[in-house]
Amino acid sequence: MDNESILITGPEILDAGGIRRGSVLIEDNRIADVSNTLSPGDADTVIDGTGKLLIPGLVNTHTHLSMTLFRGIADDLPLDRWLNDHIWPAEARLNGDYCYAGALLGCIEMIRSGTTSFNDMYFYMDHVARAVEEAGLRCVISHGMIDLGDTEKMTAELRESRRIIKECHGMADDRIRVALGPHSPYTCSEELLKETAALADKNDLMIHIHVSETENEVSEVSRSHGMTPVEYLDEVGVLGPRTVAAHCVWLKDWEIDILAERDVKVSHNPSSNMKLASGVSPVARLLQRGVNVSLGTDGAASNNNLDMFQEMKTASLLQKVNLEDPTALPAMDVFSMATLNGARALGIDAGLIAPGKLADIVILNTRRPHLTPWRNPPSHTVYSASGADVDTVICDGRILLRDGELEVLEEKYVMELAEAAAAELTG
Ligand SMILES: O=c1[nH]cnc2c1ncn2[C@@H]1O[C@H](CO)[C@@H](O)[C@H]1O
Ligand SMILES: [Zn+2]
Repeated sequence: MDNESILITGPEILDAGGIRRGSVLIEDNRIADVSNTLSPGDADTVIDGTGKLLIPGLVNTHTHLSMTLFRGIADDLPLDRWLNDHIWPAEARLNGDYCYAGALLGCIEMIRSGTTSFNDMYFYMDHVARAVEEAGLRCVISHGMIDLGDTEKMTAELRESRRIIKECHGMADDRIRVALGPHSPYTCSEELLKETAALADKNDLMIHIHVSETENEVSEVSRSHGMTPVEYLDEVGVLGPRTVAAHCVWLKDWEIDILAERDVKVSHNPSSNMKLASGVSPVARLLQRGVNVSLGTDGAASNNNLDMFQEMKTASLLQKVNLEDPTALPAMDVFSMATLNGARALGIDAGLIAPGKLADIVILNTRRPHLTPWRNPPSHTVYSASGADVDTVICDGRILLRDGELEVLEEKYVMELAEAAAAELTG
């Protein structure tokens, strides 16, 4: 199905390795060649890349995709009230069809704004997987497990995780992989966290978890366990190189050391942290310490969109103002976080434009007023561009968006489906 070749002629290429010019040849689902000597006769499909910027597909390492349905329902609140009074009651009414509709909508939003891979924790994940399969994107998905200390609930959550692993791990030519998703140290029992760690070890699975998002969480975990969240999660065996820890806002210096030693992959979510006023993650210090920090939008109800271009800019500006240092988190660093670091976090052989890498590619139209004069690709990409500048998207060697037109899914139908689902859910 996907074993055609695609040649993109003459774009500028930007990846974590820097900027250069060259044509890119895709064969099957991988990049076959990057050079200045490729000619259009070499490929089945030719895309004219002149006046365009070609970058690796962006990687969103913390999402709750189906929450697109809750966009705008409970703004301007702190995390505990947002979850307890609004989001959790609304989520109690979810079903597989709603999650499918919200996930389809989220996939279209991500494709249109240049994201090709993401790390999703939510509910009814078999329905989410079906949406992702149809959209042609790549993802890691996990059932978000919450037991609040209830043993029966714990058993049910683990059973659901096992079911999703069995049904969805490796789906869609391995574009979809399944991880374990214990929600957080304050919503999961110690036993659930330990069971999760054992299951992940036994089956070589990733773990996706919220960590040290708010100051409240740190006090709560310290009170219950006599340890900070990172110390506690390390103690129960949840921290390792296959763990993606979202947020990581409130960290003591020694917790940064633990994250570095365990090679935990941190997902930084600046928009969500700013909107819920959770705090500022010490991203510059994490990076200095050698921690792999990537970027995530979090759900659309706490962001309120899935545009990774906005997330890059916000990440950079937030570090600068917080440290009162304009040199903090420069464009190239934040661009690497959104591409190569994201791919590393999810164990995906992409994030660079080089032969052998998976063909997850985004092409931007640079001939726009707000990108003119076109002179500094990393700067323009991070500080001036937005998801709306994305022209063409290729994932796993398949064109999903071409010249602004979706080649997958029926956008109008999906928007109607999502409107109807949201109306039923939230009235
Ligand atoms: O920023 C956040 N912090 C904590 N929980 C969150 C956040 N965003 C979404 N959820 C919640 O996590 C669960 C995913 O399975 C859902 O209940 C979702 O509402
Ligand atoms: Zn989250």
